[in-house]
Amino acid sequence: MAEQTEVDVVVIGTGPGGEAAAGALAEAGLAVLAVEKHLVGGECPYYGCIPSKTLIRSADLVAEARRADGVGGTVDVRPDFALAHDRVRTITADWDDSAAVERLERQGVTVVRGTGRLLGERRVDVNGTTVTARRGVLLDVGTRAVPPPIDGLADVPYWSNADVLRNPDLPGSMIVIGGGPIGVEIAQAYARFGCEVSVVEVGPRLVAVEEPEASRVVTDALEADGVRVCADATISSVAFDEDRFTVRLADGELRAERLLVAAGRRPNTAELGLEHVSVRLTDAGYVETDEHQRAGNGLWAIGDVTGKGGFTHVSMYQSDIAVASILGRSGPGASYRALPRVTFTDPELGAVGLTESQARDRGIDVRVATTDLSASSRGATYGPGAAGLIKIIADAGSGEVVGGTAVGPAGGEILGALTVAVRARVTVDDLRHTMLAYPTFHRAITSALPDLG
Ligand SMILES: Cc1cc2nc3c(=O)[nH]c(=O)nc-3n(C[C@H](O)[C@H](O)[C@H](O)COP(=O)(O)OP(=O)(O)OC[C@H]3O[C@@H](n4cnc5c(N)ncnc54)[C@H](O)[C@@H]3O)c2cc1C
Ligand SMILES: NC(=O)c1ccc[n+]([C@@H]2O[C@H](COP(=O)([O-])OP(=O)(O)OC[C@H]3O[C@@H](n4cnc5c(N)ncnc54)[C@H](O)[C@@H]3O)[C@@H](O)[C@H]2O)c1
Repeated sequence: MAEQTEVDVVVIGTGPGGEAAAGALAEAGLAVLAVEKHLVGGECPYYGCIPSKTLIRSADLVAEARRADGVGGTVDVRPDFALAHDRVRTITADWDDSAAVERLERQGVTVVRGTGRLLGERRVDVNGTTVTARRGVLLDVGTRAVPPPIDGLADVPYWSNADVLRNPDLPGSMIVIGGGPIGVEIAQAYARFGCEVSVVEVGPRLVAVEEPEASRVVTDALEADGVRVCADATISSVAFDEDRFTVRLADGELRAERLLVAAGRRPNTAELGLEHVSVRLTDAGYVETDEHQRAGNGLWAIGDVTGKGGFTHVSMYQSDIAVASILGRSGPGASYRALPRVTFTDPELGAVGLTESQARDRGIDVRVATTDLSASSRGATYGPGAAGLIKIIADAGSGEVVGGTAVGPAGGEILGALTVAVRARVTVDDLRHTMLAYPTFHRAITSALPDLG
């Protein structure tokens, strides 16, 4: 590139939302430059959602096949991690983003491999070239895994999410630090292939942002798969010797061949040149935006870096809003009333809107109902693997559904109904007069309704 150049929009970072926005803006006729320092598509297709869900599907098939024993036949299951890893390699194109780059280029985007750094309002340094962005700059720079401050951790060869998803060989044993979505999803998948897994969580329970009943179901499922769960655990130090990791806890120690650290992430803002523009950061360092994703003059931000939820669907949702804003089109701003989350354990944990405690903290006159999925008609016909529940949170004042959790087989799919209910402010009375097909798992919503008044 020349020393100076001019375009309409510079997109810094091409996570899922940035990639989509760059394409949409170019197709709308703007000159768009997308700067990506690693892989176009970001974390999700290479080190996040897609490889993890591919691995999980393989692991779940193994577990489901085992469930057939005594129910549908006699089954001899021999898990083969190499087959699962081959699927991960295929779906990530061996961690090659050529297809994504070509797709963007076909849409008219100029793609540059490098690091984008703000020099001022509507000005970006890209590999030594100063690019002026006539309309502005869109940030979609994401987050990075940050190890917690544990004595010795910085000196040992621990794995990140990227390492564990690229790993071709099943270790005999693995310790996972962090019982959030990454920790529990990977722990269960590895355990199902025969790895001896321990999860160490500093908080009181796994997936602690969700309902306690949901954590319980997930914990039971992991333990049934042989995972050792150490919640409420404080790690005093970590060491590595003779090819083994040692994690020291207050009441003993764990040893394993591998150590995965999945203890949270921080926004990628450090080297972005934010000091050269007028932008507000939250206390946790996320970029603040208005409801149209505007972070400053000629500056928009989307995705994990906004701190509204570390999910691809948030990035994509904000992407559409930012594109409309950049193009000067009117449209609704972002609403997080019905923010859905799914943790892809088996059973899946789906949740939307407020949890019971969040609703109480907001002073809502809360009505709560919980129903056992295994006791539903579908659960009875299903047999093994039907454990789970649906929990619904309603506001007694307005009668509206404000939150819901579905843990169970296809919990993330049951969640679809609850997501629409929370988003559309469906009332308990509306639900009562809605026919839900028999005998589905989502029909269990009906069984919960009497407790909602
Ligand atoms: C193991 C794992 C599993 C996950 N599973 C799910 C799931 O099932 N469902 C779900 O919804 N979400 C899941 N997520 C979260 C999901 O991956 C992210 O929310 C998603 O990638 C959205 O991120 P983003 O748009 O903020 O950008 P990211 O995907 O974080 O991408 C940001 C991009 O910006 C680039 N970049 C950063 N700084 C610069 C710079 N200065 N210049 C140029 N480029 C830069 C980076 O290289 C990166 O490619 C998972 C995450 C992980 C780690
Ligand atoms: N299915 C999904 O949608 C999915 C799956 C994986 C990841 N993600 C996203 O990726 C991001 C990162 O996920 P994550 O699971 O790494 O982060 P997280 O922040 O959700 O969970 C990290 C966990 O580590 C624990 N922890 C922190 N310090 C610790 C310590 N010193 N010892 C033991 N435990 C400790 C925390 O208490 C927390 O439970 C999140 O935004 C998440 O939403 C989403």
